[in-house]
Amino acid sequence: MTAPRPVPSAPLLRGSVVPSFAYTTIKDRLPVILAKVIDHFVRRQHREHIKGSSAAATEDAAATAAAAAEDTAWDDRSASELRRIRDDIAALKYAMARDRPLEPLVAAADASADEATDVALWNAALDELDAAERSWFKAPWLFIECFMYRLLRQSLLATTTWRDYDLFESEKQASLFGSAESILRMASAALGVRAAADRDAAAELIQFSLWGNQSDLSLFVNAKHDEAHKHQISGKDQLASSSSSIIVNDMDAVLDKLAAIRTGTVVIVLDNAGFELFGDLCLADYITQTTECTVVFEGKLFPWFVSDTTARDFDFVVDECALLADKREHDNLREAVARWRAWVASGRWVLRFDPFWTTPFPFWRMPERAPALLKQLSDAQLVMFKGDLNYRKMVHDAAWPPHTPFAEAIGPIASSGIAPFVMLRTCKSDTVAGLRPGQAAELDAIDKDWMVNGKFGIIQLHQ
Ligand SMILES: O=P(O)(O)OC[C@H]1O[C@](O)(CO)[C@@H](O)[C@@H]1O
Repeated sequence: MTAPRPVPSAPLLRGSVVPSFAYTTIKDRLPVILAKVIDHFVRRQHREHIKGSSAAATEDAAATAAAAAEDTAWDDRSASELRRIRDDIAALKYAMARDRPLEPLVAAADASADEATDVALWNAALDELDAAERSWFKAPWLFIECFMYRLLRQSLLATTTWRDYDLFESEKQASLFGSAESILRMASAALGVRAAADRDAAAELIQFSLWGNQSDLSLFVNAKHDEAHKHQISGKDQLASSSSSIIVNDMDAVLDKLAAIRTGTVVIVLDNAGFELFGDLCLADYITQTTECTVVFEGKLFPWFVSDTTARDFDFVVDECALLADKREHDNLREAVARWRAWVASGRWVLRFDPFWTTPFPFWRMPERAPALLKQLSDAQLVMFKGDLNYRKMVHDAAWPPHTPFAEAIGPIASSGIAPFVMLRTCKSDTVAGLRPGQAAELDAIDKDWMVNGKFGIIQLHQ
């Protein structure tokens, strides 16, 4: 007999609760993300069309240059497959807006064994929902938002030419380019050769890594990428003023923990690529120089929540930092990138992409769904979970009274044997635990959107 699924005592967040951030997300934000993907493809078609017409090409040189830079070959097959993907996404957007039933995934006829297993996993997760809640607004928000990204992947997997295409890559890259000034500023403030541990430096790096989580392309769906640097926290002078916005601050305990670690593994469960990843690399740089630890980075197997870090994104950020360092003659950054590349080559830095991170399951299900991963996280000295989605998954995406003890909100994870872990998250969804009694009301009076606007941060340790 299988053990009953662990279920939180607080209600799960859902789009059927109005008003709620889940409702706003499914009604407004996710459709914008889908519309932008459709638009991305329409522009691609336009560029290919222009390329075929020399007269038009002279009128639209920018489009022609962009077409020349495309990495997906364009022929009859890729063109017709692209039309099919566009149709799939338009149908998805339509079904979401009308709260249509969630349909099971269908494995492609030539699906590999891994793909077929993954399709079965998602369909089993779908089957766990009650029939009455199996639609876009009625299902748990966590499930449907993950499901949307998996459906996008399914549409690509059903093709031959677009299987490995990243629908969000150009946005992620544009956002990184727009963060160049912040990267240089943080590199000056936070990077360098370290002979010994330095508590103040560690505290600054943890804060940079935390606030980097504000750079999230799934929340700020209309962000102007070339202005990204204007909103980023990248200088020490900004840290003092932002510290009052850290609403759970276990910094001292995290620094104690870090100072006690000498060997073993530190795991960083990554979130967004681009500027956030750069801050995480700076923090990992400190840990690697001041301990003998291996740092394991856990990224995403496929494009996820727009800007989450895939293997290609990781390489792109490192490579772009190298180019930027050369272009702007920034020695700190150039030397840091050399260290990072050497650590990746020597195995001191390890990149992993566990499939569990791209499932819809809250971490409460990790003991049963990903025991090998949990074992790795248990063997570590410290685990750092970045970002809002990891927080949502940790607390089962439930509407906890905010003063619920964090150890209660993480359910079975508390007794799972997992290593001490810290959540570094800016608040972008209406779930939180571990506040002081009365603190939520105080925050309501300061900023009614404190739970969701990304202006408030959390450094929350469990040990
Ligand atoms: O990149 P993060 O910090 O995990 O955030 C994920 C995003 O997904 C959501 O949780 C849901 O869209 C947002 O609220 C948040 O912006």
